[in-house]
Amino acid sequence: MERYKLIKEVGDGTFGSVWRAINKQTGEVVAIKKMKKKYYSWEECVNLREVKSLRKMNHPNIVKLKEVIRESDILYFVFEYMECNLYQLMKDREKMFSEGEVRNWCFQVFQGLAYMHQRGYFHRDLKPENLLVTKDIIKIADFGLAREISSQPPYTEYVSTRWYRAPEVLLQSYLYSSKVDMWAMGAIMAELFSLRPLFPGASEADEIYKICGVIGSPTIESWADGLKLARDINYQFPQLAGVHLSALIPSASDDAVSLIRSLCSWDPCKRPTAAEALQHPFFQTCFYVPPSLRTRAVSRTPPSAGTRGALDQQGVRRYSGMLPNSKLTNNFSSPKLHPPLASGVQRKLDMVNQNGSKNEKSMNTVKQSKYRQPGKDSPTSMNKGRNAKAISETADRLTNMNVGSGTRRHSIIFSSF
Ligand SMILES: Nc1ncnc2c1ncn2[C@@H]1O[C@H](COP(=O)(O)OP(=O)(O)OP(=O)(O)O)[C@@H](O)[C@H]1O
Repeated sequence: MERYKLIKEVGDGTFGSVWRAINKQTGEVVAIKKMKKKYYSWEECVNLREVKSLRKMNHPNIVKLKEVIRESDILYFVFEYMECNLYQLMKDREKMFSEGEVRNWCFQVFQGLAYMHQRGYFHRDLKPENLLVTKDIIKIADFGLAREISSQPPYTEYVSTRWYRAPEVLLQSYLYSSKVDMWAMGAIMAELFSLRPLFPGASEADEIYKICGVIGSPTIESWADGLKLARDINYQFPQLAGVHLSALIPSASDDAVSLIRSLCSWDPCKRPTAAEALQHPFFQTCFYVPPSLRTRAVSRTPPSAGTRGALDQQGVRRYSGMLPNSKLTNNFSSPKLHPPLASGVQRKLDMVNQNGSKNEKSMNTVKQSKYRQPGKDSPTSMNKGRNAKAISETADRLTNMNVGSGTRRHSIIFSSF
């Protein structure tokens, strides 16, 4: 670690604090994540999901893990440095982001996700805090919960921050898939448009209530498996009609609303894959830049979404021309009208309500924002009921992740993959 000079703490997550640092030899600015737990052996470290998954990822929209160091039983991850996260960009903002900005960010994140999902990983904890931004470039970070698609269910440990948690996870399905990331992206995309969380649940039960209040309660047509899942845990969905998304995110175009709606489908099978999302009409003006051309393209235009002229010159292809268009008609339907729903929340308060170690993180890192306190529309009766208790107990179980310990040793475990 003597090769690095720590400059400033820039984040404090559940598992580690993150510092801006400088490589004394090269002058390169990096982010160093210092893990809170002690690691007494090499084996423990290499088995960490963050190490196993991130070292295999090499994509311009995935934060690069440059080095892993273990010194005095403390584990450090050295990442490429990013200026800020998406939540920081949203929290004090008065003016809405333009649709172009949202489109550019989402296009890049879907590219990162498509890459990750194709390689057999899903993230499981996508949220604005885990999407890091430097100028026009956005990258997916924090692979602490990443999971190999081929790994065997049941998946029982804590999964994802509540507001972005997919309904199948809330309903204790142990068979969830990469589609949990697509749900999270729907919620994040809507939040980018409205600067308000789309489903700001104050508890697991309230989270489901909030989802029903926005997209309408599930039916046999919209999510037969979900109704069965609910029956299995003796849970009854609140019966709510939902609202039209364009009322909640009036600044979004019909295309944007249509994509968000399909991403936030009850049934994971009805959500588009990341590759399919990239073909959505919302991204019609975006271009895929092959990684080999990415560095040259970035210096002249936004990173992944660019103007046709600039990128055509470099031989890039439009996504819509690369993949079959037939899926578009199945996945992306036209909007219907519903009355508006008032929704708001105070992020910090909600985070405090989350159980386990997540509390510490939010208390330390999430600053007070314009997000308002949860309204009185919360379904308190659900929280008290037997069914809500069953959900909470499962969530409690999921929250507690255990990591083992080993024998004491001092070493650098590996560097520069
Ligand atoms: N490469 C980076 N460059 C700059 N800042 C970063 C970087 N990685 C992380 N951060 C900052 O540190 C914060 C926490 O990082 P990270 O999410 O990796 O920690 P964590 O302990 O896994 O958090 P979580 O509670 O979300 O699981 C991020 O929200 C971000 O603001």
